Amino acid sequence: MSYELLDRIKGPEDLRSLTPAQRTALCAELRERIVTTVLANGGHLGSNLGAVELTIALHLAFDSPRDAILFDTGHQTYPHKLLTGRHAIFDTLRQQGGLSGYPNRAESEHDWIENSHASTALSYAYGIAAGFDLTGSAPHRRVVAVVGDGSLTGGLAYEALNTIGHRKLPIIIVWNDNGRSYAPTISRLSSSLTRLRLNPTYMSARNRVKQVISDIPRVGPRAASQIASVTAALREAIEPRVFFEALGIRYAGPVDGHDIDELVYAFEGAKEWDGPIAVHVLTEKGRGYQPAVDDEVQRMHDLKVPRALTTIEGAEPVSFTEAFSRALVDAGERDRRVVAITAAMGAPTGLLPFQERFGDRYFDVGIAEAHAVTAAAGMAMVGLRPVVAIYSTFLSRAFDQANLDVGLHHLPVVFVADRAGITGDDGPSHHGVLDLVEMLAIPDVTIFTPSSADEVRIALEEALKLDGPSLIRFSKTPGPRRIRGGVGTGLGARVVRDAGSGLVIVAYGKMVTPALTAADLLHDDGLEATVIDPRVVRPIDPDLIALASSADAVVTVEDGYVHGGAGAFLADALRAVRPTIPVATLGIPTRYIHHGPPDALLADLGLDGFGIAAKIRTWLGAHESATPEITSDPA
Ligand SMILES: Cc1ncc(C[n+]2csc(CCOP(=O)(O)OP(=O)(O)O)c2C)c(N)n1
Ligand SMILES: CC(=O)[C@@H](O)[C@H](O)COP(=O)(O)O
Ligand SMILES: [Mg+2]
Repeated sequence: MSYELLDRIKGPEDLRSLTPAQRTALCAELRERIVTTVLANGGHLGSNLGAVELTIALHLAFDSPRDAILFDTGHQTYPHKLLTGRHAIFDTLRQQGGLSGYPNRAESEHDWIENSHASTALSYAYGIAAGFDLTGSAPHRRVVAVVGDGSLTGGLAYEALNTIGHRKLPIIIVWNDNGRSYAPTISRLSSSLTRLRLNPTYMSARNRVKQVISDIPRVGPRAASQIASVTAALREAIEPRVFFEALGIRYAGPVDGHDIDELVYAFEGAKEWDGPIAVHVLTEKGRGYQPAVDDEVQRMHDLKVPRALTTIEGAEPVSFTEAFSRALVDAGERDRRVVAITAAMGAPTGLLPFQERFGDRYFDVGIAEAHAVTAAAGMAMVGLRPVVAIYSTFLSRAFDQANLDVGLHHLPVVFVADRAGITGDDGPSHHGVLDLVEMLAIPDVTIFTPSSADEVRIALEEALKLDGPSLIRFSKTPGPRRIRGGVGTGLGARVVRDAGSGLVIVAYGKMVTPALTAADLLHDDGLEATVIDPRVVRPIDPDLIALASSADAVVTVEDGYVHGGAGAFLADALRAVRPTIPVATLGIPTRYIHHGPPDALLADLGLDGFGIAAKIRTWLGAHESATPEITSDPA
């Protein structure tokens, strides 16, 4: 398809010269460009297709970057990127070295928030608006926060709303309400409008009336727009208005989020309001591409199988999430106390089969990880066995709750951290590199790092036997069904390659596979390495301590921050037995890792088989003087 109009848009200022017909044509070009690129590269489809007209209207009504247009979560900014000069390189979306899938300040002056964690935009808006006010930039610099209905279920958003209204900061909140996070949004605020959103008769009749009025010569268009706004005001849904205005925030809407004229009219009106105002916009997620409208998660990700798995194991890699999903249903069958909790990520964490099978034992609390964890503590206090499925990176949102609501009370909550380690395409705010550091900082959490799909099942079974908290963490990229045909038992470590007590490699989780590759490469050099799958980070298997502490040298490998991680924890335990034991810990250096294919990023960090072997050769070659800790930072 030619992108005749998109090719002409070098920046938002080029939108102003477009006729209404050209704007409609531009929407079609944007949708075509987004669908084509996401189907090729992966990425977020539903949220971006739903934000096409909204983004055009934002850039017509406001003057970015003088005005700050903030996107919450940032997964819906492909139209914004295409309209702010990145159309020519949009094919590089989410590719290593290419465009990020989220705003990125190095890419454009129009981008602000790089963090892909939800519910932050209103707090940024509070800070930026306060800064504009104190530095004299206001009122000619406006602050606009685009927040989805899902993001509005996060606690941080409510904290911000409360203080925005209290301080009366002139922030324009654009509530992009499509009724969905991935699943339908868990929110009374949003559901009250479901009948309007889902009533095509209402919307088409409304549009027909508008068209008839618009056709009246001269006065028609403006009259139509004003009538639309009046009907919008008249038909208002009580709940949102009462909610926002009780907080001191004016409410306007709901507005048709696919009608550019109506949106611009609403934004122009909002600019006149002296204080904070919420413009409630109704959009359709996936608009214009039916598979995205129907798709449960509105994302098109194709998981790339890491090459290392096909060389070592040969078998078809298996999704850890899939293994967990099946094991959880079986656990639910065995024990009625087992309940599952998600923070708006039921599908991607594999909980939907549990929901279908056990209904009311499934809890989706919205994008509210802290609430999810403390609610789990409450459930455990009254005898349930809660399993909280939560991405590693999002678990950080609930560290305090894990520490003092679960850990302090020593409650049997099972944390299942999916997407642990380098996740790749979603970039620095999505890599799951902190969960081991965090959970090791909470006393008495039993930590499982399953290295294969079958070990995930065993880890869940063992975790549910415990009387205290536990973590099971596994990777986004698929893994082997079993490592060398075996699995461990209980909390014990497993020797997966036995070459005596010379060099011992202790590899956690998915890193067992590249560690075996490294051992084979070292064998070719005449150096034999024993490879151990500890299976459990804490408590450490006494047999592992005995074997490793008698080794000539020990190397640990993990897909997480090396400082304060699993390897450091083991090294401390070994040095307590043998203070001079040479131990090298390999892992992710404490820095932000850009986006790219996960196995390519791990290779860049020297954490694929070849890199691990190379680091070990270097270390052994000079380990008399080498520091006991090698980070994997190639820099
Ligand atoms: C703290 C946090 N938890 C979970 C997610 C995963 N996530 C990404 S987008 C999304 C749904 C967002 O819904 P909404 O804000 O309504 O935006 P929409 O996709 O509907 O445009 C979720 C839950 C996240 N990014 N951040
Ligand atoms: C933006 C966000 O937080 C999620 O949509 C994320 O992109 C999910 O990534 P997965 O593809 O790993 O589920
Ligand atoms: Mg939504």
